[in-house]
Amino acid sequence: MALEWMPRDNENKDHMLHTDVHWGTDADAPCVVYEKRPLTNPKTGEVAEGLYVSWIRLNNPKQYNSYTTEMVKGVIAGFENASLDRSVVAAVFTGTGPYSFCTGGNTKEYSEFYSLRSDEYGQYMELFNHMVDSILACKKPVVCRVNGMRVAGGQEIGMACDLAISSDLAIFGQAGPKHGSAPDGGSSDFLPWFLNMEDAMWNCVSCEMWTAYKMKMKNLISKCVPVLKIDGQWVRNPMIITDKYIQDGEIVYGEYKKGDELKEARALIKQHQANADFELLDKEVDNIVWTFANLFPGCLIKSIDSVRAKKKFFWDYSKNYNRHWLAANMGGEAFLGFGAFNTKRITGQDTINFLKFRQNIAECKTWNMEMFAEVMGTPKE
Ligand SMILES: CC(C)(COP(=O)(O)OP(=O)(O)OC[C@H]1O[C@@H](n2cnc3c(N)ncnc32)[C@H](O)[C@@H]1OP(=O)(O)O)[C@@H](O)C(=O)NCCC(=O)NCCSC(=O)C1=CCCCC1=O
Repeated sequence: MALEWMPRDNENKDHMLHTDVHWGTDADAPCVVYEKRPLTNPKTGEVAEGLYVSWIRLNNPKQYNSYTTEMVKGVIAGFENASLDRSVVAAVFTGTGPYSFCTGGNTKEYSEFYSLRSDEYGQYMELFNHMVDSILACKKPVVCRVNGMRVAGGQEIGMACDLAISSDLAIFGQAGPKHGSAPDGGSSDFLPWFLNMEDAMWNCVSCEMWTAYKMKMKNLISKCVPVLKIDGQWVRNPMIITDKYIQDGEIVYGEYKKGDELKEARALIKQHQANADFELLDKEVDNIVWTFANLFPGCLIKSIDSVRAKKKFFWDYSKNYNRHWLAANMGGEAFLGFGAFNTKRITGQDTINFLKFRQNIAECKTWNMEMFAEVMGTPKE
């Protein structure tokens, strides 16, 4: 005789925190699109009934899938729902279109609303931190499907994911120190785990963009695959050296070609990128998800959380006090940096005059609008 006499409640509980108010459709850009796609065996195409993969997609292609404040809420809602939905096996984080996964915070919002409103940006940063937390806390494995450039805050939320598979046209890097911020939304915590310390330092501060092949070689991502299909043939990013490792004693794999070769390759990409084909990228993502699906869910997520804990160590340590510096910075360098980028079509220059700014500081000039005007561009005729 078992324990049938014990009272039991067998009605399922609803643990979902969010409704769909923070999501939209393709036509609603800028927004986040949340889709549950049936879990499918990539070899046979067979659907595993009742099981799904959550696709959380940044949908702001005109602004390179930068996230607006509302979109930050959409990402949080996406990951928290994927986490709590018992039918979901894994989450895929991606962006709309062939150009960009995400280029970080929306510089128009940063420049036109948040700059000079430090406390407002402090509140925004709480949302941003929650967004990174929602990825790191998702109780389903998270795959970053890097459909295009992963820059600035885009790199930060990308690195919060468990694995990254990338289009070979993607570039990776930071923009903060050039545009008036510090990559403290995760990059300064995560990059030294992925790259070596020297590479992490340079990539974090120089604002150089590194290719997907270089990042594969340096262990930032798991794999990069071609997305250009020309006359039925897959073509690896023609701008990048992928057929040799060493030239004249230097490591050249993943570096840009030079001169006319680069020019021609750039023109070819320009011609074909709009029709990029993500078949190989999706195959890789589907294979990973299928591998996850065929593991014990409890043992899987415990193992993932054990690895995530190392990433979270520095992120959790720094995120709360970083919020205050980022907020305060909106009253100074961010006003200038994001202002310059946001007005580049008006002035013709996307950064401030850094040397003049340093000269002004060296002369102990006070930080006011006159001093700022000396370093900003001016409207073109
Ligand atoms: C280097 C770039 C990513 C790509 O350069 P390029 O290929 O030359 O394209 P652009 O002509 O610059 O961009 C095409 C259009 O997209 C608009 N765009 C690009 N990025 C953004 C953005 N982040 N927000 C809004 N709009 C964006 C761009 O203005 C163009 O529009 P147009 O109308 O002129 O055609 C380059 O685009 C770039 O550097 N982008 C900005 C990167 C950036 O500064 N991001 C914010 C960094 S700060 C951040 O993300 C943070 C996160 C949390 C913690 C604190 C923090 O600072």
